[in-house]
Amino acid sequence: MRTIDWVDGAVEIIDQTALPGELRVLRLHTVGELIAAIQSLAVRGAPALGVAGAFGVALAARVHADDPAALGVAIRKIEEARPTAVNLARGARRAAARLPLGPEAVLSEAYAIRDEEIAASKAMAFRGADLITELCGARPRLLTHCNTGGLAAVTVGTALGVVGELHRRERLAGVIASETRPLLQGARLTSWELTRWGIEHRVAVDSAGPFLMARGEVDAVILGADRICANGDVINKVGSYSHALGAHRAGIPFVVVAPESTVDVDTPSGAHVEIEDRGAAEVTAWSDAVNPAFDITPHDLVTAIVTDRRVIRVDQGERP
Ligand SMILES: CSC[C@@H](O)[C@@H](O)C(=O)COP(=O)(O)O
Repeated sequence: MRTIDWVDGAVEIIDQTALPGELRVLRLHTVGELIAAIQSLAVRGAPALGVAGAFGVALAARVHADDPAALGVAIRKIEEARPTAVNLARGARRAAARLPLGPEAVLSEAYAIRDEEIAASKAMAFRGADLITELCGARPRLLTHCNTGGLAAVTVGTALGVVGELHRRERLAGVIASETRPLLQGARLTSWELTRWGIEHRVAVDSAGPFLMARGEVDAVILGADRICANGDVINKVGSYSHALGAHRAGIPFVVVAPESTVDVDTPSGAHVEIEDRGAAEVTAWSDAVNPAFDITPHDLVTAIVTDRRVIRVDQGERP
């Protein structure tokens, strides 16, 4: 099953706001509907956002074929729908570069981005599983954060794809999914995907992660990224940094799995990245709140970055 695709002239997505209660497919016919789906996290996760950006430009190219000004505005709105994952603007720009060749060329480019993400997920699953086995030995116990499965990509996923591959190789002793406050991508989405894949797992509250590592119950942390900077800083769902600190203190690997489409060597470090502020409403019950959606894990806390083409041993001085 694909999280996002182009079907009969519209973008179809699995509505991730409805999971795990309901597996619902949304058909998006307009750029406005697509942007609303991105901003509500109906479609989310860096690789899926890259594909959404490209399909969004394909939608815009059809609707505004005779109005270049309106087309430009629509493309900019897509690029800016969420600021942190580099894939969104990158996917939109890549598709937009084909506009001079017509709407069908734009759609072909969007299909290419979709297919590259599918291939990248498969490559990362193998490369990452090899690395985890090398670093941790047979049958490690892993902790993951947010959702990095097929829902966040097109199929398979990034870090969760590695978990799936280790399970397939019978080289996995256990998985803890960190629940990922406030929108519960771990408790809702990762748990749903692991259950579908037949992988036993437990959910932990986010703040328990570092303690579980300190108590020797985790052999490695494995998670994804929304942007990887030139110096190796990793931007990912808020809470990742705490897990990196916990892993550092416990002396266990902290491994980041992301496609090359998430590596942004034009951004020197995490300090240059806009961290999305999703506002207080997702958090407030009894008081006002601050709600950064992502955080920055400094490169000196990262063991390795696994992409579809390479393993970057950040701990040994390698950089993207
Ligand atoms: C393969 S997805 C990697 C990241 O995009 C993921 O960990 C993440 O932080 C997603 O955040 P989200 O706000 O749910 O889009």
